[in-house]
Amino acid sequence: MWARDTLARGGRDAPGRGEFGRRRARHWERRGRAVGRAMPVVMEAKALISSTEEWRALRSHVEAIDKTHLRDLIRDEARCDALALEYDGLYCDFARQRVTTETMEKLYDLARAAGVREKVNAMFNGEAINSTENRAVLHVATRAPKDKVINVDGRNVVPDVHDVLEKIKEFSERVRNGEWIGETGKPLKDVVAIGIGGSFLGPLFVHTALRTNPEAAVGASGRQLRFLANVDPVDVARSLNGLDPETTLVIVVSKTFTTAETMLNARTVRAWIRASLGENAVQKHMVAISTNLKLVKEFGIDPDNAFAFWDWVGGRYSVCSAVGMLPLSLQYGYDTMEKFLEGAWSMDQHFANAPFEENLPVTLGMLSVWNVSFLGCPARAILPYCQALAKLAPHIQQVAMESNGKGVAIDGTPLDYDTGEIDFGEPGTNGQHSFYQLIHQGRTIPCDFIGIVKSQQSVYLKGEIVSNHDELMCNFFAQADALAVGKSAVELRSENVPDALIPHKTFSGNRPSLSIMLPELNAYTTGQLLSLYEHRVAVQGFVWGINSFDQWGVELGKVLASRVRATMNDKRTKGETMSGGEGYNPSTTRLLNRYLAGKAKLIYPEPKDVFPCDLIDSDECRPPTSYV
Ligand SMILES: O=P(O)(O)OC[C@H]1O[C@H](O)[C@H](O)[C@@H](O)[C@@H]1O
Repeated sequence: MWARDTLARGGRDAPGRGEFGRRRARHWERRGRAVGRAMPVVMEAKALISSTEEWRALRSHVEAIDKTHLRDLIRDEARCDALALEYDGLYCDFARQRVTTETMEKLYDLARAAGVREKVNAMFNGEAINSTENRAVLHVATRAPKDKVINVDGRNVVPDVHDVLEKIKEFSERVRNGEWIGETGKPLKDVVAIGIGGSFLGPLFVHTALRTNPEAAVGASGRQLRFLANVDPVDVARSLNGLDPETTLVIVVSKTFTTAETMLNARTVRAWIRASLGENAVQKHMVAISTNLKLVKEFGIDPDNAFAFWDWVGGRYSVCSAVGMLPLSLQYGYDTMEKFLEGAWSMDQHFANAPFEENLPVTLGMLSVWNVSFLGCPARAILPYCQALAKLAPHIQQVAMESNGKGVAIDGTPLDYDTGEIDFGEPGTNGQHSFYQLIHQGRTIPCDFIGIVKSQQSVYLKGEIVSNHDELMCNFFAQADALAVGKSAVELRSENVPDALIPHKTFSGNRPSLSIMLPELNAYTTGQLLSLYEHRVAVQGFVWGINSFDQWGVELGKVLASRVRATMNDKRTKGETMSGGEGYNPSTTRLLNRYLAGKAKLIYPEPKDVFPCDLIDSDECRPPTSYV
């Protein structure tokens, strides 16, 4: 399908043209031989999107937009009407983007030229669109209803998804109702989920969103869910602090079951369990979530206590698989989490079927393409006016930056435009008292304001003119307009601001944002929001012509860390310091020597294989000193 697109498009980098094309073809031929597979059809050399008429039309259009100001655009009622969308209760107003209706038409044309519709279909149809790993990209299947058919290599995967969901439901209910008990006969009321990256950030986002939801909180009564991600022993200490192994269930979450940080943390916590409850306790106190059930067994976890997922679910897209569903069902109950899946699936359906002009993920994705590639914005701020969405930005940071932080097209062609943006954020109003200065008067950073109509924890004090939540939301409305409209020198003068201060107090305005509003924050709407962001990121990648579903950029650091690990062990065992000529540059050699010398003063003669849980006895977590 993409090969056909390419042929239709032609242009500078048309298939097989020039030395570039020949080099790419040779590369993929070699790679195909190496992995014993045919070259995937999507890897055919093709033109960059920047060589299309539609891209050029947008480039020229920037000049027209540069002559406008949001202060004026926002007053146009017809434009405001046109620049808002709603689906299934989720409302999005993008009238504060630096666009006109003409810009939007051009952006949708670009989406069509990039084959977004075909690429979305290919994703939902289970084609191997993650071409560098030759994998399907089917996180949508993890929330598909039972009667859906989604094939991977000619096999319907939906029954597999529901088998695992059934197992999660059964297991979580047994743990929650005390039928599944620990080694000493006590019910397991606390859960520690060990995992990093995609095996952590998505579940943490959803957990944070539901903690203060009154309905979900009832289901979580008397239970605790904690996450252990960082390999820093301080994180181990913090996550085990105050927990009793007798009443704790540990979930090791790792797609590959090889991630160094997760596996060391898993061994550490296994030592903690074994030290107090004996060798056999692992069977009752540790379960796993992975695609690699062989390694789960080798680790010592009973395969019956393993919850599978599949290589067609990317780590950062895995929160709706067992990765999120197991820990969150244990905490809130399966029925609540089922609503989360329903919300995500609702947005999936909208994404797959709605025309581009009505399609929320497509529209938001195209606006981000516009801001990054045409208006030169380096970042995107995610600003929920809702404390329960505090972990949305860290999750989207991985989803978006690991997906779209790429420098070459899907066929290896270097890009001649920027992709990806730096995603960051903080709930309002905390962000206002921190980094908003830069957003108002420094760099132009498009903002996503996210507001909720009904607070999870409403407070209305006698005598106050608005409720506490109203107060928060007043800022949601005000900030978006302050960014768009700004404040001119003329206005300041009319307010008698001294001349010397006028340049400092002037707000240029014309800073883009969009406003998303949800009726309330519950499991269902959290699912909608998750899916909206996931698909928006995919749309951006589809347009930029990159592979949003691999992450080779994180590999090199891991490889170098392994080498350092071997060197560290070698030098310490031999009691040597590092000299030059060992393959490290002088700076790293000096840094390592300084570290080893400092550590030599601290090291215990015999490393212990039991985690010192006696140290984890207060809120003031002390690092476990017997592990250095
Ligand atoms: O789930 P795991 O296999 O342990 O992987 C955890 C993380 O590892 C790497 O950092 C990848 O870049 C992430 O995408 C992944 O989420």
